[in-house]
Amino acid sequence: MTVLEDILDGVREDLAERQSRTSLEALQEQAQGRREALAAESVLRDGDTVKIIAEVKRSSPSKGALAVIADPAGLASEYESGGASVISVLTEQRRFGGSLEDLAAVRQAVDVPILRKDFVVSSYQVWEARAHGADVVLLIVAALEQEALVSLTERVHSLGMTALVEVHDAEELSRAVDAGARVIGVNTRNLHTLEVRREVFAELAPKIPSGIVRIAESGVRGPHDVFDYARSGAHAVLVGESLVIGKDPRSAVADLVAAGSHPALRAGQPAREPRE
Ligand SMILES: O=C(O)c1ccccc1NCC(=O)[C@H](O)[C@H](O)COP(=O)(O)O
Repeated sequence: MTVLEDILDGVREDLAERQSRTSLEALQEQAQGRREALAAESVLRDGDTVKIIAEVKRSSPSKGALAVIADPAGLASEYESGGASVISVLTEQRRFGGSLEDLAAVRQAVDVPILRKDFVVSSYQVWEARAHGADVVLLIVAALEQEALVSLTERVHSLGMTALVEVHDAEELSRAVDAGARVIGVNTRNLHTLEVRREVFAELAPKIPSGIVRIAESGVRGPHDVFDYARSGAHAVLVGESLVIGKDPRSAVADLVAAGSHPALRAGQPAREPRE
């Protein structure tokens, strides 16, 4: 069994348990009580600078426990103060230690768009995301048959949210485009080996049709990785581990934001590393 299959088995079990407790109708009512989803696509594409998506991540299959994070809302506020454009909240419980309660708490704390980062296999989870205040929902191509990917992408968009459709290779990229993705994330962490190969973003980014927002996910150790992803064409970069293990998340995000605003990244200027 692959890591992804193992995660998905647990996700389906937990989902069935939540569905037995809360009806779809109750969720829909909760979702309708929320204010409209924020427009994340334009936020991510806006201007000359590369945007930072900062993640609330307690643990992971690749690294185990990363950080305790007793106050996810407080952490998200620090990220926002540092200049994060979007906050990602991992809501998967078994392997990442997250929850929908984390998502709702972060929604209360910040004004920027928030992403439900989970292993979505059912439209019930899309309604859950909206009911807990999400503006963006992750859909992982590798976890979905094409028919399900198309219908979940449509469902996310029909609820006014943005689908962040995640790919790992050229075949998944072509499926994401066919499914109507307007925002595509290239996750450079291989889901089978869990190894990060940052070059994957540079290989796939030129194949993403113009007009679609390009996000580089995983493996950012510091500003130089943001700069490198930006030079390869990223509109935004998603960062988890290096932010949650550091001492000062606000200034860590600010440093990444500064790298994404480096003058050398502007069109027509020769690229220079921001390491000096
Ligand atoms: O992080 C993992 O080990 C992992 C394993 C299997 C599936 C997904 C996984 N991570 C989810 C993510 O996509 C990352 O949390 C996100 O891209 C941030 O990555 P990083 O900055 O490297 O923590």
